[in-house]
Amino acid sequence: AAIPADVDGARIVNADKEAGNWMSTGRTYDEQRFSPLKEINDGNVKNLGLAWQYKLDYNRGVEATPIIVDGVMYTTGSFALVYALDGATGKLLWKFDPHEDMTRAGEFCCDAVNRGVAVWKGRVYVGTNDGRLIAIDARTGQSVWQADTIADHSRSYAISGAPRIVHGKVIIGNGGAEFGVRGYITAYDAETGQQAWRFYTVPGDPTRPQETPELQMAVKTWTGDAWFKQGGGGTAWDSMAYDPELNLLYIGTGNASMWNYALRSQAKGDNLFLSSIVAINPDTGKYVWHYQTTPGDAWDMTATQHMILADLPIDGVDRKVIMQAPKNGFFYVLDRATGKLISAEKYAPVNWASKIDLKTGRPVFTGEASYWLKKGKVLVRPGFWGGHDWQPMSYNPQTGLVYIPKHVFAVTYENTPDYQYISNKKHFYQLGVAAADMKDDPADMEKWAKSWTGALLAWDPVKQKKVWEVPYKTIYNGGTLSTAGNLVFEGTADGRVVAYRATNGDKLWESPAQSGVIAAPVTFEANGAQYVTFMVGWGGAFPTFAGAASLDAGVRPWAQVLTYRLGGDAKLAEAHFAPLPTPEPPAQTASAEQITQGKAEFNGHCSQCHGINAVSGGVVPDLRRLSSGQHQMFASIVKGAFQQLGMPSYDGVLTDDQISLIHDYLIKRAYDLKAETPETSPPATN
Ligand SMILES: O=C(O)c1cc(C(=O)O)c2c(n1)C(=O)C(=O)c1cc(C(=O)O)[nH]c1-2
Ligand SMILES: [Ca+2]
Repeated sequence: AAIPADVDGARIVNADKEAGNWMSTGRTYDEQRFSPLKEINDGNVKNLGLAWQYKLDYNRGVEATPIIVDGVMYTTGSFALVYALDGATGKLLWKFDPHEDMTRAGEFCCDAVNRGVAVWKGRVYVGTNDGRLIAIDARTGQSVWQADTIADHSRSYAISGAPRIVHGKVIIGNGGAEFGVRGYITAYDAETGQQAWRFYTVPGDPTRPQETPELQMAVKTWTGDAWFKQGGGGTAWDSMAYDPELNLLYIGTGNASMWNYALRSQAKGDNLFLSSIVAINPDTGKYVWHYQTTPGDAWDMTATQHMILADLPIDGVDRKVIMQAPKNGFFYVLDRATGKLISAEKYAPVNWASKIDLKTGRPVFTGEASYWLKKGKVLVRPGFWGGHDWQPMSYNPQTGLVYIPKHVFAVTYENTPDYQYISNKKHFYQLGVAAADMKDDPADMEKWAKSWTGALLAWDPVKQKKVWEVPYKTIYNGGTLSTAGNLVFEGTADGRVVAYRATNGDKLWESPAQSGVIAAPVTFEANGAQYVTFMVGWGGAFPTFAGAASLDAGVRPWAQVLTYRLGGDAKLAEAHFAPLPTPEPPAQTASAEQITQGKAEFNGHCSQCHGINAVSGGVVPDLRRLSSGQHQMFASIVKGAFQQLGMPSYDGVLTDDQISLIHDYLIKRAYDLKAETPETSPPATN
């Protein structure tokens, strides 16, 4: 029998010759996420119906882009579970559980998410949240090798992104810049798992010679050594693209460790290669060029967002470009051979810069968002989830438009000049800045929630302007898929899967998804018919950290694969949400002052997963709803009793006094919840 997932570089380069497959994350190395398939088109998409539904194991954030080769789908759920499914029927062929180390579940910033696999010559490759890269036999579902990608286990490194494979090398970056790490990206031999090269995105110890000439150059753009103690950041946690003709691999790098520019680098220098697009040779890992989108980033304005390669007619000349809508709110078009800026315009509301100077290629800072120079709360637009986060865009060469899951998003940042960095404290955000303070008052929370909205934005990258836009209620809608059927497909935060006409944004089809959709859909052929697949599952950074705002989406986590075809008539099985009890809290014995202290401790140590002010978006337990038994064993839970269930141990991290203050605050919040009106509570179970 033929070898399953027998994909190599030639097949990916010639992907248009077998458009029924989706063989790498962005379908093609240029990551356009455009499919030439058009059996489903703007004339008949109204007849799209469910072909099959597959329930995933964990009801947490689902972010994978499925890979489909010769009728078999390879996809992932939370905690990097890998599923091989029959593309036509959804029947499970095999499942691979990497058995992640649950005790490390507090060491990834934004839920136990995974953005999917890569395939190569009969194998499937996945990165795990605990930092392993695993090769799996595509026929048996058994692991062949695994590599530990973590350079320093005293730090909280993780993996959330999908690997890419070029010339037989599996390339993967890491997450962790919020905790304090030094970013890098590594290539492994696909056959053996041997490390081929590692590219550090920020310099190492400034008192010693750097590993490479480009880091020798980069280290001059940092000041002092606080940044080095904290790691520097610049994690390449998501996007890559590859140009086979130029033989250049493009990586997007992230924010600094720590965010606070004054504390980390005395508010001096560009701090290379933070928030940059870096072109490297995929065979050697050697630097070729870089373009920094946010010099001296102080806000988590990463350039890890999706990058698309295309040939665009600019001033009458076809240019080879790379396009990105990073968090900072500007849409960039660069020459991808040289890294030279061609154009950049605002695609979302921005207050930190007035424009990007085309002569220098640098932003013109307004100073409005420079919180390290100010007292009190400073509004930053866009805030840390950006004008656009990791959710993939798509580019349709027929309409010439890029389809962006856009955010309208601003938060306050406040300088904390007395902040002390605590060396090597794991699973503990160390930003050096107080971000997004929401009041406990439900009305105040609602105000925040209402000000954070989203849209599907169709953007002309040549004219650098909006062509049409479909508004959404909240941020964190799904990635997009474009097809030659003049369609754009997108799932929404509020639990729908939708098809729009690519030319004008008319909504042509929609169906319920039972949960929020953040992943990007794909399309493929099986048995001669075209299918469209949506990975469904509410989670990721938004509902975990800002539960209060995410409740506005009106969804709860329910993870599944939904696949559609014309005339599909499968019946959508019901979702079964666990009940949300409001048990009687224990008596409140703490003083108002203790509760205030408890709030600060909670938001400092727990809000990253359990939500600011303990309002859960439903992904992990709502701590306002603890049972009396859980209240009784509260301290032991915090010290590790539920480690194997994913609740990290804070033994030795939090003192008994701190734990007790946090408990006081949660008891207060449990009473608040009981007193709240039904409108501000999560959606009822169905
Ligand atoms: O700096 C980092 O290392 C890092 C990692 C990740 C991640 O690995 O998912 C995210 C972010 N940052 C981040 O800033 C962010 O907004 C984000 C959203 C998500 C998500 O999956 O919803 N992950 C991440
Ligand atoms: Ca980040």
